[in-house]
Amino acid sequence: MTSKYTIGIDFGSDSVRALIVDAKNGESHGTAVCYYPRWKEGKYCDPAASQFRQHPLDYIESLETAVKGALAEAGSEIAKNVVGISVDTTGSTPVAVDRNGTPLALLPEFAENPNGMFILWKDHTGNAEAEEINELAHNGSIDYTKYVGGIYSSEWFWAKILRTLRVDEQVRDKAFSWVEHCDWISAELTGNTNPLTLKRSRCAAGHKAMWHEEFEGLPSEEFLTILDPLLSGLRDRLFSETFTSDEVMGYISPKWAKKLGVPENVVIGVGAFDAHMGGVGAEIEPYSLVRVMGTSTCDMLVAPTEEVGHLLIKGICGQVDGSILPGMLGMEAGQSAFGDVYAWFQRLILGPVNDLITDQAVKDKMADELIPHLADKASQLALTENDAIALDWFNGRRTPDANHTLKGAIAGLNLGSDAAVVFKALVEATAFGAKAIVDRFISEGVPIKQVIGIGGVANKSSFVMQTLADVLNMPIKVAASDQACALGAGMFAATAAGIYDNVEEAQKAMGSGFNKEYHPNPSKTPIYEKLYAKYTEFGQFVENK
Ligand SMILES: Nc1ncnc2c1ncn2[C@@H]1O[C@H](COP(=O)(O)OP(=O)(O)O)[C@@H](O)[C@H]1O
Ligand SMILES: O=C(CO)[C@@H](O)[C@@H](O)COP(=O)(O)O
Repeated sequence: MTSKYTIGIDFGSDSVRALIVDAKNGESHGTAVCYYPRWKEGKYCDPAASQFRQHPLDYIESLETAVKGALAEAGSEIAKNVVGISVDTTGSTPVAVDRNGTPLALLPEFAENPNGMFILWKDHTGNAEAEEINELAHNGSIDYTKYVGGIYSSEWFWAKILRTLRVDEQVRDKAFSWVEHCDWISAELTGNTNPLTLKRSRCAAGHKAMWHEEFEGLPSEEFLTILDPLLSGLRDRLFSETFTSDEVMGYISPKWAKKLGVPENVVIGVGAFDAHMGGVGAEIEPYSLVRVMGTSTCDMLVAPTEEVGHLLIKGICGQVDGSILPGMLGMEAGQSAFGDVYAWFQRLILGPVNDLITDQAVKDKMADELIPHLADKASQLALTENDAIALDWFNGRRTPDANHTLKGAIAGLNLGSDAAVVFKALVEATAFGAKAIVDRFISEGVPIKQVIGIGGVANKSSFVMQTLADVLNMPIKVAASDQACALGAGMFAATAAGIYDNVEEAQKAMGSGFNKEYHPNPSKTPIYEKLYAKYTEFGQFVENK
């Protein structure tokens, strides 16, 4: 029998990755990455104002390049036998679309307007709007935030929509509906982007748009109109039904089949967020915490609904039926900046150096080697309970208890504090932020059986991973696949294409296991307990000042 292949496509914050896998055993036959060209130039963003926008052309062009690159590596025999494609993306990353589902920035008059582009998850321009949503939800007859941890975040759908409609009259007049990146790109591949009929992801809707069966879908028209009359009528132009990612979105359009060089009967699965598909790719099972550790972190947990469905877990990014594994309750938490904290420190050091040095080869070497060099130095430092302490809230705090107005901080420096000392404190801060999440799940009644790491940092930095194991005082396994999100998407594609009856079967057959395990160092864990207490105290001081 001829082998069948699927393509998992993983849109991260900076780049898209495509992975061609054998649907029988998950073996990789080709992979390629493409960085978003406009994003790379820093276009349409204003980090100081927390504005992060991505042009739809960045996605379309990079998708084509990455998939073609991966297929070129796989060869034409494999390309001919591709049966399914599924896509994961960051989120909440919504875009305003016209009646046809075309993102406004693809129309000539909006081509350079950041408000007509995708509003990336880490854009916090809607802080005030998120606050208003919380105010109204907490004081009304129904608390629409109850399944999203009790606090609505400016990283999410409604805060972004409301903010944009308020500040941009042109977008307000043209926006017919709004679509999440994971829904739009999957719809684009099928050729049906009609916002009224395209299948919306349960994962995106439940975690970020306050969609729940109990509310008969999205928050009521009354709630939205009281929030702001500008939202009036939009609910009917969004969606009431949602779909899990084992379902078929549609078939690839002839245009995309030709562009990518795959058959016309390829199934396109319903999309979801990167972290959720990553959890599946890392063989998530009940009560395993899968940490997707990259620019930010997402902490994914699944549990049988009958065991935890009665709980309302405070301060996380939502509990949604089927958002990770269809049929189970999916829970999400995370940190708004993880690797991004290290990236900030790298920019701090290299910014002025790059201004003063002209030799490009030297600049490239510094960019490649600075973080590993600092990690090496930091790992040699003694650990004491008087070490410098930092807060990881450089991009606000996602969980526990979202608050995107919070900022990072460092305390306890002296004239001897060099770059390695500060880097160590920053890495520890990101690990302490992770501990706050783990502790919250446990205190809310959700046990954690094991921790699994995936993502760029999990694969690249043994210093960060060892520090995390020491701070959590738990062993951490690292998934063998360095493309767990794309692999998860490949598993969903195989299920949607009918090769497996359910995603668990696809996980068993296609999973690539684990290749590393970090164990807590007993000489460090008691010191980290004391430092964690200081982190908590420092955090309370900064939050309440
Ligand atoms: N050697 C390293 N040690 C620690 N962090 C690293 C290292 N190399 C890169 N990073 C961090 O990894 C992050 C990118 O993670 P990655 O998973 O590749 O991307 P994404 O989050 O876009 O999916 C960046 O924030 C960067 O600072
Ligand atoms: O927030 C979510 C999912 O809910 C992620 O898409 C977001 O953190 C982006 O993650 P990365 O860029 O992959 O670190």
